[in-house]
Amino acid sequence: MKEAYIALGSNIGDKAAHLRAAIARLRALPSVHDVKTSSIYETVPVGYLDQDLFYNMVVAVRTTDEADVLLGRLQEIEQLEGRERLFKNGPRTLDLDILLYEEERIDLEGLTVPHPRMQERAFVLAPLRELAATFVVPGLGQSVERLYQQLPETERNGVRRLGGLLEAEEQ
Ligand SMILES: Nc1ncnc2c1ncn2[C@@H]1O[C@H](COP(=O)(O)OP(=O)(O)OP(=O)(O)O)[C@@H](O)[C@H]1O
Ligand SMILES: Nc1nc2c(c(=O)[nH]1)N=C(CO)CN2
Repeated sequence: MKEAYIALGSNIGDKAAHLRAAIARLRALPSVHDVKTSSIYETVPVGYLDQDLFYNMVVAVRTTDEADVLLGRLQEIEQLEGRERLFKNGPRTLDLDILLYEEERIDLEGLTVPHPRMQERAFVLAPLRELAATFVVPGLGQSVERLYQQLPETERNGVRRLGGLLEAEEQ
């Protein structure tokens, strides 16, 4: 069994429902166990022009899948949630990214782990630090907490904690 951390994001439709559905599908996979969820955060879109706010969160899982197999399963869940790739960096019902896979560094066609932009993203580090604050990111040699503290204040101010999966529904 290997420990993996997955980032979830949605900025179309019922964002909390898309996230809850993704987690239900993850929990239903025979090769995925012990799914732990962070809070949901409402986050300002980074790198996108005039798009709607995102809901972001991170989950920790233990899996018997190798990272490339796990990625395929995540992409299948994205499709099932109706992800349409209208254009690069377009809005999406659901985006699932592998952030970390044990302490492994992976550089395959179509799969880079640790995720190459995670260290600059408050919408990733804010939820991730709830689950793995002391985890030292391979290749960066710094803990998740340290990376979060080093983010520019403007980055950290772009995310707002909404609460757990259920609470977000009541917002
Ligand atoms: N760690 C990873 N997790 C998920 N996808 C990855 C990863 N590394 C590379 N990819 C590749 O990225 C491709 C583009 O994915 P996508 O369009 O969802 O990018 P994005 O998530 O919107 O952008 P970003 O990668 O900056 O978060 C996928 O087809 C996948 O093969
Ligand atoms: N706030 C926010 N911004 C983003 C996000 C995201 O999930 N949340 N995902 C991106 C590409 O995957 C680019 N920008």
